[in-house]
Amino acid sequence: MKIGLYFGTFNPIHIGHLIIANHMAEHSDLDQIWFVVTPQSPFKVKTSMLNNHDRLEMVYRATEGYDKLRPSAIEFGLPQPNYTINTLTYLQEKYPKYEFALIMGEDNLKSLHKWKNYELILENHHLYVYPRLSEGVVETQFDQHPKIHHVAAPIMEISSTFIRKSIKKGKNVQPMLPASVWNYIDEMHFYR
Ligand SMILES: Nc1ncnc2c1ncn2[C@@H]1O[C@H](COP(=O)(O)OP(=O)(O)OP(=O)(O)O)[C@@H](O)[C@H]1O
Ligand SMILES: O=C(O)c1ccc[n+]([C@@H]2O[C@H](COP(=O)([O-])O)[C@@H](O)[C@H]2O)c1
Repeated sequence: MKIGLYFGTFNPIHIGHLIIANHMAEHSDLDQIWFVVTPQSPFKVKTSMLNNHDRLEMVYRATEGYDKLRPSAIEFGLPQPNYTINTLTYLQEKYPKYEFALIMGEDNLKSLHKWKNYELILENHHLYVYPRLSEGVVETQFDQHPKIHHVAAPIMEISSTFIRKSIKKGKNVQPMLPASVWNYIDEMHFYR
C-alpha cells in the first residue's frame, strides 16, 4: 500500500488542503493520504497556534466521509521540533509493509535543501509535488529528479493565516472551510 503523507500545522485545515489531498488520492497511484498534524514545524514560529488536540479534531472532522483521507497524530509523541526525516523513520519501522511518499507544494520544494537530511529523504521516498504560487526558485539539483513527481493539481490560494486574520476581524470565512470545521471553530470561539 502506498501512503502519501501530507504534513502541516493545519491551524486550521481548509478546503485548499482538502482539494489537494483529494486530487492526490484520486489522480495519482497513492492509495491513502494521511494528514500528519505537526506539533511544531522546524521553520515556523508559533503564532496563535491552537493545541494539537484541537487541530487534530478539525482534521478528523474535515476528512470524515473520505475513505482515502486519514488524520494522523503520529508526530504528537515524537521530539519537537518535528523533523520529517525522524517521522519517516519512525513510520517505516512501525509499518514496514507500507510505502511512504511525501506530498508537498512547490513552495516547500524551494526550501527542501534546508530540511534535515533531505538527501536521505529523497533516497528512500518519493515526493509528489503540486503547483503553488510562491517566491524563489527550485534548486537545479531537484530538476528532473527521479523521485520527484509533479502532479497537476489545482492551484488553491487560501491560507490558514488569512482565515485566522479574517475571523479576528469578524469576516465570514465559511466558504473556505468544511462546514463541520467552521462549526467547531465557531462553537469553541477560536481565533477571535
Ligand atoms: N491553499 C493551499 N493550497 C495548496 N497547499 C497548501 C495551501 N495552503 C497550505 N498548503 C500547504 O499545505 C501544507 C500544510 O499547510 P499548513 O497548515 O502548514 O500551512 P498554511 O495553510 O500555509 O498555514 P499558515 O497560513 O498557518 O502558514 C503546507 O505544505 C502548505 O504549503
Ligand atoms: O524536516 C525538516 O527539516 C522540515 C523543515 C520544514 C518543514 N518541514 C515539514 O513540512 C511541513 C510544512 O512546513 P510549513 O513550515 O510550510 O508548515 C511541516 O509541517 C513539517 O512537517 C520539515
